[in-house]
Amino acid sequence: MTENIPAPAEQPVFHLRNVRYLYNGRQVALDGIDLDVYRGEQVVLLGANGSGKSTLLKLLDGIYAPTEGTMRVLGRDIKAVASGEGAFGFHQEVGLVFQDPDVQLFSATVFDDVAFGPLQLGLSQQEVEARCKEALEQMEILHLARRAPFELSGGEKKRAAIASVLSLHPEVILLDEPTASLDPRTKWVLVNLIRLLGQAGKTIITTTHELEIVPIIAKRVVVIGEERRILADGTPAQILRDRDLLIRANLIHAQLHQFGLPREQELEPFAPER
Ligand SMILES: Nc1ncnc2c1ncn2[C@@H]1O[C@H](COP(=O)(O)OP(=O)(O)OP(=O)(O)O)[C@@H](O)[C@H]1O
Repeated sequence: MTENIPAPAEQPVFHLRNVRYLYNGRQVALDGIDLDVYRGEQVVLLGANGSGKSTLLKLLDGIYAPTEGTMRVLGRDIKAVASGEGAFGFHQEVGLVFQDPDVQLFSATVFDDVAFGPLQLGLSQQEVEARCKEALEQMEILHLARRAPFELSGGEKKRAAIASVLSLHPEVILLDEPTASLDPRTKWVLVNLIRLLGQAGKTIITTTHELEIVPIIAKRVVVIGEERRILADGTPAQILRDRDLLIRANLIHAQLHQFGLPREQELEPFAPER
């Protein structure tokens, strides 16, 4: 009577319990992190400079293994992935856009960087070219395809780095301050793309300092405090309306109104028309 057997509980994509990460064995970057992220969730990580957001994304991407605690990603022990075991398959499913695009761009041309991932997957030349064209068009940099990455502006490099992850078609996308250094038009193109990828069912975790984009790209917000622990976990409305929390986490300045911004408008997201 299979219908009486309860369905197994859905496994989270990311499962972290009491995770601690120390740089050089002494510099605490994350402490006591408990977090479950499920398939199809879109999460924003908020926190002040140095609160551990980038470190957390690097843990989720299997670049680092936790110093203490347990962590499973897509059902795998992250320590095994970080040591290289099954890393190839893992990185087909999980793609990280680094905060610094120079870390990510290493080929002679932008096209080669965007093609690198799909070529590693063993796709046909035709499929590789189709994926590259799509990713370059999504980031509006098709015209830069033959340029050397080191010749690009900061924002152009950022767009190339994002395209190099999009071309992999990962199910899980980790974005470290993706809109930083983008001009306003390109920023909203990317925000809309993240929104559409989320609607298509991708699991997306984004760090940002731009509160106005949070309600558009996420349904859940996790705030990391300066103690490198999770301070709050809730909906964008719950988090963004909690002025005391935002001040405590150094996400807004208590005296913001002194610069002439009316208090009631401080956190009003100005979403583009949908
Ligand atoms: N390679 C490193 N070696 C030693 N300490 C590091 C290293 N990278 C980061 N840290 C430290 O770890 C802590 C967390 O840094 P992390 O880069 O994760 O913060 P963040 O929240 O992403 O900050 P930001 O908003 O400035 O990008 C900080 O105290 C930082 O100084």
